[in-house]
Amino acid sequence: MAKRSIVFIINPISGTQSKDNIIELISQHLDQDKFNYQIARTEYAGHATLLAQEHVEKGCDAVVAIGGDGTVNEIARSLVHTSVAFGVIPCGSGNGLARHLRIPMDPLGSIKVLNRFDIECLDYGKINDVPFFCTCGVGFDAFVSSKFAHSEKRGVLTYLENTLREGLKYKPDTYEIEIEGETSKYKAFLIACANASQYGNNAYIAPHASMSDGLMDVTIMEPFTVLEAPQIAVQLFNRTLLQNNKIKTFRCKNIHIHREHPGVIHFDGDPMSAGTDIDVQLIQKGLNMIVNTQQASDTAFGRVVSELYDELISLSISVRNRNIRRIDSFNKEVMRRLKL
Ligand SMILES: Nc1ncnc2c1ncn2[C@@H]1O[C@H](COP(=O)(O)OP(=O)(O)OP(=O)(O)O)[C@@H](O)[C@H]1O
Repeated sequence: MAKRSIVFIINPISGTQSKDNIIELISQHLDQDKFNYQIARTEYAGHATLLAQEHVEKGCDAVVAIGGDGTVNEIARSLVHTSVAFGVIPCGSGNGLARHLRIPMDPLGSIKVLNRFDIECLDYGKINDVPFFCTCGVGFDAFVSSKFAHSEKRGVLTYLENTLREGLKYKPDTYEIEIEGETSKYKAFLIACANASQYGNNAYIAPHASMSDGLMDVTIMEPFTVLEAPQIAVQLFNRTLLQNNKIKTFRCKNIHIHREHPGVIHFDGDPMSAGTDIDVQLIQKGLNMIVNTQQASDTAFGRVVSELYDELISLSISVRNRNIRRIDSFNKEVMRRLKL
């Protein structure tokens, strides 16, 4: 049988991991009886889309992202509705798509997934005609993505730092949502439209989302106080968010969101400006993905977050013991204690 050709596209600025080590592992462990490969590096934001398109036109069999969800998005949008397969060696800060699909976080494990070359045709979505593969949305998550985009540091801690710092000050907006001709109004902290279940780092914003059901899971998070935030954070990470009474959720193929003011939206964690009207649609079976058929779970980050939760609970108890009642004082105390 003729060898398949794989193009690896590396985003050198994604995550915090060294990419040289991954190149070495590819040369040692990619099954070279089955595959020829070449490596390309992005030189600027958006370059991965052009590189992937170029290689699709040249007739490659697969393109593999070495990066995070931004790189995944840039490459996968050039592969939708083609016969070219898409793979991931997760190397970003959040790796939402790879985690949802249980692609191992260690490069050697993800190379073994590529060697097996098991393909499944998966759904993707579009927000205002921009493709997304994991999640998109409006509200606080979009706002944080715009803060993170301007941050020079990447990685999990930068996300957490931005989320905590901004979450304590963020003012929820009012949204009109139209699904299949019916309109409802919500005041919301965020509205997430999910093809995959998580934002990344095992933060499950739509714990039951599937990339092969032809539907997106919409999660509306209503405003909450800072005292309720730790519970929401824990439920986000232990996949029980839907038990929270501040969460409304439903499934659909298309949604129209109207908001009072223009502002930022996000697609797979990357921010974009948009007007007051936003359309999100789910497109069934558009991406041939190299999937992991021998799945293992990844709970390390969940443990880190439980520790952070314990810290926040003890902080809130000590603050309450000193009779600080007002929420904004409490918020300021949390920010001071976390040195934000
Ligand atoms: N050579 C480059 N120089 C500067 N920016 C780049 C370059 N290549 C890609 N980018 C941009 O880097 C951004 C971040 O990449 P990516 O999302 O893959 O990593 P991450 O943010 O660390 O991970 P995650 O999205 O999983 O949290 C992308 O939006 C992409 O457009």
